Amino acid sequence: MNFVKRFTPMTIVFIMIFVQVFESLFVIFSSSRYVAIGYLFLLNLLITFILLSQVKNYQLRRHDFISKINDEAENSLNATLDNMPIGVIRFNEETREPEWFNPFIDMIYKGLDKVINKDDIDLILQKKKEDQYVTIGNQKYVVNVDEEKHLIYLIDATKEVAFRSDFNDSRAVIGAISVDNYDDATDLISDSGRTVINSFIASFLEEFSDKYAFYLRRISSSRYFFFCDYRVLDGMIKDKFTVLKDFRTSSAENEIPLTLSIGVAYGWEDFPNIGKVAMNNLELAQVRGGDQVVLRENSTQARPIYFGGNSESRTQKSRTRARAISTALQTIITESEDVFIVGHRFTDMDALGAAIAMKAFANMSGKEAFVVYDENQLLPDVQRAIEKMNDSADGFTHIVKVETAARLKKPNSLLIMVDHSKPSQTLDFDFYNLFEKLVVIDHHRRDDDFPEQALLSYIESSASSASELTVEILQFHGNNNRRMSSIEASIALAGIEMDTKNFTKATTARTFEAAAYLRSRGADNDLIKVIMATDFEKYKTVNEIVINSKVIFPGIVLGMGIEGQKYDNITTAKAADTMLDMAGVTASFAITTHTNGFISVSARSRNGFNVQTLMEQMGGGGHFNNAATQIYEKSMEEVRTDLIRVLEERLEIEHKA
Ligand SMILES: Nc1ncnc2c1ncn2[C@@H]1O[C@H](COP(=O)(O)O[C@H]2[C@@H](O)[C@H](n3cnc4c(N)ncnc43)O[C@@H]2COP(=O)(O)O)[C@@H](O)[C@H]1O
Ligand SMILES: [Mn+2]
Repeated sequence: MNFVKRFTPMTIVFIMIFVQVFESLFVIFSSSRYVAIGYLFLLNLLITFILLSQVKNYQLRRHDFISKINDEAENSLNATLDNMPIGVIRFNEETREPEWFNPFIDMIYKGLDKVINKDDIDLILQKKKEDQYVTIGNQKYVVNVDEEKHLIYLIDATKEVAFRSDFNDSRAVIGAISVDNYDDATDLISDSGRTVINSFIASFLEEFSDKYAFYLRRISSSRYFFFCDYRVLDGMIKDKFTVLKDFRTSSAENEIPLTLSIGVAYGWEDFPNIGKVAMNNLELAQVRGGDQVVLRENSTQARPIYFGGNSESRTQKSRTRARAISTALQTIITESEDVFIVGHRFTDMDALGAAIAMKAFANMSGKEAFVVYDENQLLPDVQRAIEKMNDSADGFTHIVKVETAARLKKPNSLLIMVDHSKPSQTLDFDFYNLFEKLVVIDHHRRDDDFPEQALLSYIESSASSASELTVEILQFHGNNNRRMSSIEASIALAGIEMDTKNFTKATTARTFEAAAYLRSRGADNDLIKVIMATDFEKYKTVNEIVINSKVIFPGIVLGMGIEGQKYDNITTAKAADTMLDMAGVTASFAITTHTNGFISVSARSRNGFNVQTLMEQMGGGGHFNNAATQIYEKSMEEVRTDLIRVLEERLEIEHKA
């Protein structure tokens, strides 16, 4: 029905005028009215037919028009797909064979002298899971996968990646360098000797700045700052901050016992904050024992990265600092309603000894204080010590269960965390969360899991034990009217003895001074022996692990618990201690299944072998020579394999160094 043209509105008006004129003439000249009506009827029929044809014609044309537009769009899409720099591949859902791909894909693979195949598709889909960009040849692509239609889109992002890496390289870096133990090294020497040390430090650091081409600024004899961009920092990271080892070695050659602590931060804009993060990182490097770098991006999600820390703690605690802490703590306690003291989970003798010393400190400050324990986490020696305290008490010993402590807590109560600083290791996390006022006293290296709200933290990784630290600040307390009882002094001394293995490790003159103070307060060796006695059955279990041990690398021994048998912390720890006591052993490890189901690793070492960083790699921590980790959802055998792998990596690094 396409024989009638589509009329324009004007044509229709003319036709209607013509029809009107024709009809009028017809009516005027017609011989009869009936004949006129007959002709007019035929004419109107013709007009109706013409109008219906017009409607049909209009619909047909509209359909043609849409289909033409569609054809054009499809052609141009195909042309675009063929020409644009986006690769499209359709693959078979089951076989992953390519079914169709556009010329851009052909071009990519022709550049590699091949045609895309199933393996390439597998590789793209696999790499897409691992990284944002997929590399094919020399180019980088962003990959989008339409799972439903089995289509892969590859968008060339080579320039974007290059731009991004340039952008990242231009991030600002601020570094703060401090020379560990500078004051001690220069305290009692002549002016000329001090000048030699100053010029050694200055020329070493100038060489360091020349090597990497950064701007170095001296603030004082022992404090420097540096500024550079991330590209320069990346060079130091790739070299694993060998500057630490070089400085340690050179200073030893010059018979100066110095090391470096470096805090570094980087980021975009906000220079004041980058500087602040660098200073915090420097402090972290120092409290972790010095001779290390702590590096962290200036962003809330960033975690610190550590380099070095390969020598035992070099930073010495100073008497001045202990006195200042003692004064500051007295002020905080005086401003609090009362004091609660907690140790870490499965509180051990050192944590209990430190808590008892802190209770005495709070009492001297005129405040009531409570040592908190959890009866479900009681080690046998700690239980015996608490019983002795209860037997001797004047009615109420102030050694309370965690539930009682939570009830006694008042809005303005102070919490003192001893022998730990990580909230994740605290005796009871819910109890910890009840407090707004917090003080931390610890002898472990600090890491980033640290209470933000701490009013005061006294962390000295060079101290033998938390008991030593607390007894030292106790000695600086001005009020000597309230003395420690003999049992309290005995428990604090037991804490020092436990961590120093009866004064055979990690002791300094300060350790003996603290012990002497406790003796003067009536610490009783017989009582300590009773409290610390080893249960006969436990002794046999420790030996079971020791007998089941092997030398896995020269000087490194690994003892395994019996499969299917469960052990407490102390048994595992004692097994590692016992193995380390054997001739020729530099490091010992004990792996057992803990009574709570996880796998426990205790690590011990001597002679500059750092087990802390090893255990950190396995999710734990501790000290340089005494560390541990707890691993969930792995078997003893899997943990053993992991440990051997981290040891191999370490030994490899040490061979190269
Ligand atoms: N996940 C962790 N993160 C950080 N640090 C950790 C983690 N897990 C453990 N640590 C620290 O590592 C060291 C070593 O722990 P360990 O379990 O091997 O040994 C501790 C006690 O189990 C052990 N101990 C307690 N009582 C006795 C005793 N009567 N005889 C022998 N050994 C005993 O001694 C270790 C106590 O160390 P301290 O708490 O540092 O004083 C440790 O530092 C963990 O905190
Ligand atoms: Mn402890």
